[in-house]
Amino acid sequence: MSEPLIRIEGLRKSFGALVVTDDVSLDVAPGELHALIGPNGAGKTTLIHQIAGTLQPNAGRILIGGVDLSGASPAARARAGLARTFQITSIIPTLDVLGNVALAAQARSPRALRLFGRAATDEALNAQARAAIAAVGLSARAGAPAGMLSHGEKRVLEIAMALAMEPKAILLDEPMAGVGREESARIVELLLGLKGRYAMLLVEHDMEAVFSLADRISVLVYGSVIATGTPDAIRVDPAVRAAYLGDEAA
Ligand SMILES: Nc1ncnc2c1ncn2[C@@H]1O[C@H](COP(=O)(O)OP(=O)(O)OP(=O)(O)O)[C@@H](O)[C@H]1O
Repeated sequence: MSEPLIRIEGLRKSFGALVVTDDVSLDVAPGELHALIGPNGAGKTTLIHQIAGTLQPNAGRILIGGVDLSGASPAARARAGLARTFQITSIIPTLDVLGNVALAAQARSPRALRLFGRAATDEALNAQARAAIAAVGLSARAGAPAGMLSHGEKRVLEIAMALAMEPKAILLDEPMAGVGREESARIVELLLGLKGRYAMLLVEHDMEAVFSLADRISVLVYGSVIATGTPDAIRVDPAVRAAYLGDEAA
């Protein structure tokens, strides 16, 4: 297997006496969609925060593209090629879709672009933003205020904002949360189209989506990875069925 784009080794995070991620190791290969599932409170979001750099682990290492970025800032990780989907709360509702995505693009490379002056900077950012909006199929909505989008479209906008950072790896934190069936199917299609081009770590409760999208699945229970494998292997894994999936995967 080629060098993983994301590799985490022995990540441990506790809040007081509560150990939330306990010696977690996993990796995401180039182009792979690796899903992280587990019951509420298992530590999935806490793990995503540690990989993105918004939360410091107590122990363990995080490598992006083979480089140890364990102590690096979120901005440094973004420059190394790691994006995470922005939460809807980071969308500016009065700004149009293009403006929101251009802002995300700016977060990745402000210094390099500023050298070329304001007009060239805006043009370059807008071009980057337009490409990302086209990639997610939102071009027809580029001029709409983001606050006017449906809930599902906002989730798609979050993905466009991540793509505008021209990443190698993307952390997707529950992209289908609160989304209806039809829009969920649209997001599945979108992620299928991105597979192979980005290393993606997907946290998601929608098991139908996870099992149809993932190349590999890791199952987190009480902060520990109890199994990693293909969807077929995870579906029949006795430990996983006992601890989490139960009859759901039958
Ligand atoms: N800042 C914090 N301080 C104290 N405890 C925290 C903090 N953040 C998370 N926790 C606790 O850590 C545990 C794991 O939370 P986390 O949000 O990572 O789980 P999760 O697997 O993402 O859950 P869900 O599927 O419900 O989103 C929970 O018991 C939570 O209450």
